[in-house]
Amino acid sequence: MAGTNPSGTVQDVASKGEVHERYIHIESDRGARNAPLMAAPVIDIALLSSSSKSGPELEKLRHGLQSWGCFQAINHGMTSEYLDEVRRLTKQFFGLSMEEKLKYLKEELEMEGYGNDMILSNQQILDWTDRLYLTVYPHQSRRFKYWPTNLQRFREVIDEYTTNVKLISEKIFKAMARSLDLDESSFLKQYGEQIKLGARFNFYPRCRNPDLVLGVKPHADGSAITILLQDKEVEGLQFMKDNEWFNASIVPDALLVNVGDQVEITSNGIFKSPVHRVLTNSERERISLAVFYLPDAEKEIEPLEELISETQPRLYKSVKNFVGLSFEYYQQGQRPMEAARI
Ligand SMILES: O=C(O)CCC(=O)C(=O)O
Ligand SMILES: [Fe+2]
Repeated sequence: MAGTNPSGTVQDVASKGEVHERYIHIESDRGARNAPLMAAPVIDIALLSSSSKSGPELEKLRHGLQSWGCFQAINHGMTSEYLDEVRRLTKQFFGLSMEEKLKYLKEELEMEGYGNDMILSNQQILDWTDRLYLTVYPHQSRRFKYWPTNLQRFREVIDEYTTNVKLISEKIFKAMARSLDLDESSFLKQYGEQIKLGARFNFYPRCRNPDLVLGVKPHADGSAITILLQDKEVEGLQFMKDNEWFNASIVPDALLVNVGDQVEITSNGIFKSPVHRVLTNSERERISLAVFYLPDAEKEIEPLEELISETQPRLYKSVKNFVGLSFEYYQQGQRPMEAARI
């Protein structure tokens, strides 16, 4: 089968047994399972909403985003049962018959819909994951032909969940600004009124060769921030810090918040957009739901004036439509941030 593309979704490929060569990573890129646990902070985000400019929680936030680029958000207002329902709906979607799921199949070069990796080059090593990607905000951008109709409560629950995630994100942007002694609307103003939210439901089938194959290859997110609901039981996500991989912890009922490239640019490199990847597992399948907060594609994203000084020179150019740019870089295994760097 040398040189051919594996057809169908990863679920299909997995059910056939053999792992196709297009999924096999070179040795240096393969995953080390026994990585140490990451030490990103757990932050009570209810304590971030006060208008005060200091406080231990705000300090923890700043430190967490400067070092790890991520944190576990607790006390976000959603109950454990509610998050379980979001996870259950995600599993139920991927558990539908292939015939049913194919009704939501994405177009070849489109983001939105159900499918596997978008194949942009012959050299691209494929990710062992199937996804359902939906634009969930603004409402008029929703393309309901991709929204599963025969899962009871899917629309209602995902609508409510993503509305909550939007509010939580905005609260975090304000706290980020305050933690840097800036006006609290500094980040939000730059991202504009026409922001978008994209929801990516990820499914990682069991894989016979977990040592050779990655669920998602190393990348940083092109978003401003990403709010991730992890699988409650199955680990797999890893973050890189100082050139070393760490396993993301599973904190029951926490949302894992990570900085994306656009916050790194706005903060002039103070907050880090962390490189992360997902390992595969031979015993258990895994799900996750990533919600990407995407600035208005028409707005210029650039380091905030107040964060540029003689001791802190400007690190990034102004960029527009960063997500469009970043996708191509990602599939070639490069970091789009390199294009933005001065
Ligand atoms: O599945 C995960 O835990 C993370 C997925 C991810 O990094 C992404 O969708 O960008
Ligand atoms: Fe990611």
